Amino acid sequence: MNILDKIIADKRKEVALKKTIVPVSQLENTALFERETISLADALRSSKTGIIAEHKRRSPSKSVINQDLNVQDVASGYEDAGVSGMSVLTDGKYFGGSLEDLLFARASVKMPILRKEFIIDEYQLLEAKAYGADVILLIAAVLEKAQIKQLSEFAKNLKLDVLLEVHNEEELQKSIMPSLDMLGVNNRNLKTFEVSTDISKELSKKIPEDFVKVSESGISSVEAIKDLKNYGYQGFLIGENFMKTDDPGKSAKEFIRQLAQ
Ligand SMILES: O=C(O)c1ccccc1NCC(=O)[C@H](O)[C@H](O)COP(=O)(O)O
Repeated sequence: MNILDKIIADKRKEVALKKTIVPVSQLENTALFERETISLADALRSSKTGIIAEHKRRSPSKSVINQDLNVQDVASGYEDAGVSGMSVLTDGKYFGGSLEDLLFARASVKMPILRKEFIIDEYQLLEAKAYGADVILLIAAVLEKAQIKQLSEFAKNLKLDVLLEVHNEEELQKSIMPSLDMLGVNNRNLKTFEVSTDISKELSKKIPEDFVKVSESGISSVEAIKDLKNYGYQGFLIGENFMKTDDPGKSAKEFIRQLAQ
């Protein structure tokens, strides 16, 4: 069993339990459920930096990254730095995140927010909307084609943007469909945890032009971004590189200053 299989097995139990505690009607009756969402895909199309900065306390590959910060400060710092959007990990067991993190980030910033979660059920999309997300992530490695279609169409009906993540060509080919907004290539091999942007470069020519291309994970230099831009990437998801510092917003600001040079 690889790490993704373990996370998904736990997620199935978690979602089943949550459904017994918080009914759908309660999610649908929150104030944020009526909020007009902001498109991350549009922000990336019109942005110079394209950076999606992540709130990430810990991870299976790195253990603890930073547990000392509060999410409101991180979110405000990222917005002040001029990132195009923010990603908030909401998984508790493996990443130390929560839906409350998403709620606090939403209350702190106006920019588009991605709920970074292991989505397997429509219920989690209702949660995403109720807690203030604008975007959801679907991971092709853990979903059948029919599930990708069902979940992405459900998300679009909720006016949420959809970022579909792939790790290889097979996952890409099964996933291409009109209900997606962005196609993300994850540079982290989830079996070995090795990171290499080569996979983003390799898959770039196979991603149809209609989708915004996002390169995810293991990005720590402006040179890597300049290189990936040559392959058509407009979005760059960065977590650890900012979160390992005392002030992720300041670190993102300096990164963006160097990118502009
Ligand atoms: O980060 C991990 O170790 C990880 C392990 C298993 C599944 C997902 C994982 N990460 C989620 C992400 O997609 C990253 O947090 C995101 O792309 C940012 O990556 P990084 O810039 O390398 O922190």
